[in-house]
Amino acid sequence: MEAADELAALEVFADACKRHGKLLAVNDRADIAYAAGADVLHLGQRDLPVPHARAITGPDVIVGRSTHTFSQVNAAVAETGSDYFCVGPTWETPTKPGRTAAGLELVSYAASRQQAKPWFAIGGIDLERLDEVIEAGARRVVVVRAITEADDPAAAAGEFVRRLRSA
Ligand SMILES: Cc1ncc(COP(=O)(O)OP(=O)(O)O)c(N)n1
Ligand SMILES: Cc1nc(C(=O)O)sc1CCOP(=O)(O)O
Repeated sequence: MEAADELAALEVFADACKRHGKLLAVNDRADIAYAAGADVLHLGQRDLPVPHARAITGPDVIVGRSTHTFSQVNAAVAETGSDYFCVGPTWETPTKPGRTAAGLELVSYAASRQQAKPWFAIGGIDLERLDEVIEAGARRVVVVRAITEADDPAAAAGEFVRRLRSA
C-alpha cells in the first residue's frame, strides 16, 4: 500500500480508536506511525532496527517486535528500545501464509524467561486452543480470525479477556 493510502485508512482507524478509547497501532513503518500519530509501532524482524525506528517516532510511541525463534526471543528480551514482543506463529495460519509454525515450544520458552517485558502469543489461536496457550505460559494473545470471523466478535473478544484474566 502506498503511504497516502495507508494514511487515509489510518485516519478512519484513528477516529474509531478515539471513539472507543483504544490504541492506534501501525505495522512495519515508523514514518507512517509518526505521520499518523500512532500510539504503537509494530516491527518485524526485517523492518527498521528499533533505534532507527525510535529516532523517527520519538520516545513516547510503544514499540513492539515479532519473534519466531528462541534466539529472536532472547534478543527481544535484551533490547532496550522495544516495549513488548510477540512469539509465533504458534500454529500455521492462513492469515500469515507460508510461515512455519514455531509451536507451543516457543510460547513455553518465552514464559520460562520470566522477564518483565510484556509478550504475546500469536498465530492460529482461537478459543478452542486458548487453554493450550495458557498452559504453555502465555497470559496475552494476539488473534485475528478468532475475532474477525466470529459470529459475535465482541462476545469472542470478551471471552478471550475473561479467560486470560482468570488464568
Ligand atoms: C500490533 C501488531 N501488528 C502486527 C503484528 C504482526 O505483524 P506482521 O507484519 O503481520 O508479522 P511480522 O512480519 O512482523 O512477523 C503484531 N504481532 N502486532
Ligand atoms: C499477523 C501475524 N503475525 C504472526 C507472527 O507469527 O508473527 S502470525 C499472524 C497471524 C495471526 O492471525 P490468526 O489469529 O488469524 O492466526
